[in-house]
Amino acid sequence: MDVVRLGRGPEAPWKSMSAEELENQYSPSRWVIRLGAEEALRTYSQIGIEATRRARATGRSLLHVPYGDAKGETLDIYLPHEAPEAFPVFVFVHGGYWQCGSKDESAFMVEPLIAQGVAVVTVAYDIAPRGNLDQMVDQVTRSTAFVQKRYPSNEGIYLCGHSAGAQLAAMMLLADWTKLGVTPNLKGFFLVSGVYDLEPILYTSQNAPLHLTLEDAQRNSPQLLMALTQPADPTCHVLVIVGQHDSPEFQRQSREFYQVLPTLCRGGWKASFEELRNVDHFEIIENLTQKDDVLTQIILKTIFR
Ligand SMILES: N[C@@H](CC(=O)c1ccccc1NC=O)C(=O)O
Repeated sequence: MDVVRLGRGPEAPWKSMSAEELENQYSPSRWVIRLGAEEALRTYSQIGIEATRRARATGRSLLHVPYGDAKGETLDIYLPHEAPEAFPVFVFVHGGYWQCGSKDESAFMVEPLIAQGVAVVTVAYDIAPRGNLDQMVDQVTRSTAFVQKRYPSNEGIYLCGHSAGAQLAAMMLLADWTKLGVTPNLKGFFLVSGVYDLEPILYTSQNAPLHLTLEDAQRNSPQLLMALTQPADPTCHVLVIVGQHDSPEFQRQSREFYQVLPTLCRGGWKASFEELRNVDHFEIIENLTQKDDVLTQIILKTIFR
């Protein structure tokens, strides 16, 4: 009889890969077709910096707002042009393998979302080597609670994470809000090109600054934790999204995470899976600067359904 392990597919294909192949699969920039790896990373960062500059120049923004006492615990808030009393809030958790990236180059989606009356928050958290995974999860938890306390009459908080940021956002599906004294009005999750089972990362160069042990990886893998919990809000929508040109391992991670969501979605949560055509790991977020982009439209339709 086959033994199927809880939370993971019956076979973990990465276990039979060579070290070189595993490194390749978990290096998103190597799968970019339109550009070389280094240029892809440079372009992503440039587009993020430029979008952030525009967002800060044109919009009503509150920058570097502390959500905690530590120096790195700040977030940026971009408010809609015509601010009514209440609005939906889109919270973005940037990626960068928990060791690079920042909120200061991640305001990609601000222009198209604030134009439609959605506030955007970009969260800073202490990346490695300053922070570890448990601290980052705690920081994202506290920043989400902060947003709820700051905007108690919000029309829904929508959490979006990219890549490593999608793992941090997905961990919010499992957060215990009671100790924070507030339950955020979470209405949707956009989990974009994420990693949900962290074990393979242990065997790549990405782990050098992270120092993850197997236990750290398991404790922070939403893929393994999902089967154990109950949802808090039955109206929440979880969208798992991956690019056609993400690596096969990234595609598998997204597909398998989507497949374990029904255990969590028993309470009536709606889960969906989208593989977006013609985009790689970086374009999928870069394109959020455009109002007619497929993912921008999916986000707006989910918020205003
Ligand atoms: N060194 C990585 C960089 C990377 O993965 C990355 C860069 C920016 C935003 C997200 C990323 N991926 C996961 O968090 C790479 O090879 O692509």
